[in-house]
Amino acid sequence: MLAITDVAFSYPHSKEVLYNGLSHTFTPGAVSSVTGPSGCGKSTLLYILGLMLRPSQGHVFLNEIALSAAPNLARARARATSFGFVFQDSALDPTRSILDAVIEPALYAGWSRADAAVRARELMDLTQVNYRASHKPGQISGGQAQRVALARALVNDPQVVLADEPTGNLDKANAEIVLDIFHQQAALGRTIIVVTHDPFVVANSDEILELI
Ligand SMILES: Nc1ncnc2c1ncn2[C@@H]1O[C@H](COP(=O)(O)OP(=O)(O)OP(=O)(O)O)[C@@H](O)[C@H]1O
Repeated sequence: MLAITDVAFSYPHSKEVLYNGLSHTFTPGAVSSVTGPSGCGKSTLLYILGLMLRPSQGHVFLNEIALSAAPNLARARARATSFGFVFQDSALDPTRSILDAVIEPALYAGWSRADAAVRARELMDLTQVNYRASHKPGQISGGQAQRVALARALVNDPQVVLADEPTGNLDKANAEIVLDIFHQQAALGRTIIVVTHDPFVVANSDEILELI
């Protein structure tokens, strides 16, 4: 279970305080939307949840362990094994094949290449990009790249998926595919957290965390 208690955050050299004591528990098995006005700290919250930033105040708990206070190595290990990340700009390495891009996070999490490749192929089937496996990111469309990013985010069987505007650049058909996959993955017990401005995503979430 992923939870935050009494979290506040300020970037270094900034006087702006985000959240001011936010507490929330993200329900496993649910797709949660994080919404709110531009600049309220939605993306920053994903970085805090995903252990890329430490909160200035309060804690982030994963399975009741306060990872906000854990040493960097423990945080890096948890990030590699328990989280999957999807960003709006899928930012895939242009020099490597799509299959390699999907496999990579599982290798960081300690999987063998053979196991990672089997899992990657399953997910590329699910996200309908298997037929592009040997292509480079420059040779596929934006919608396909986002579905590759989704397969990549799921390859290490993460407990938590963190997605920042995953449908921001997608047409309705691709947005529906992504959202369907989020719900399928939530049904497996994963915690899916989506930062979004997209009313379609908000309307089709199980839970909404509105920041102000
Ligand atoms: N690296 C940084 N250093 C200093 N301030 C930052 C940094 N990144 C973001 N901020 C500021 O922190 C606040 C929250 O930013 P964040 O990107 O989390 O907001 P957001 O709600 O995701 O915005 P949007 O909806 O426009 O993407 C903003 O005021 C932003 O200008």
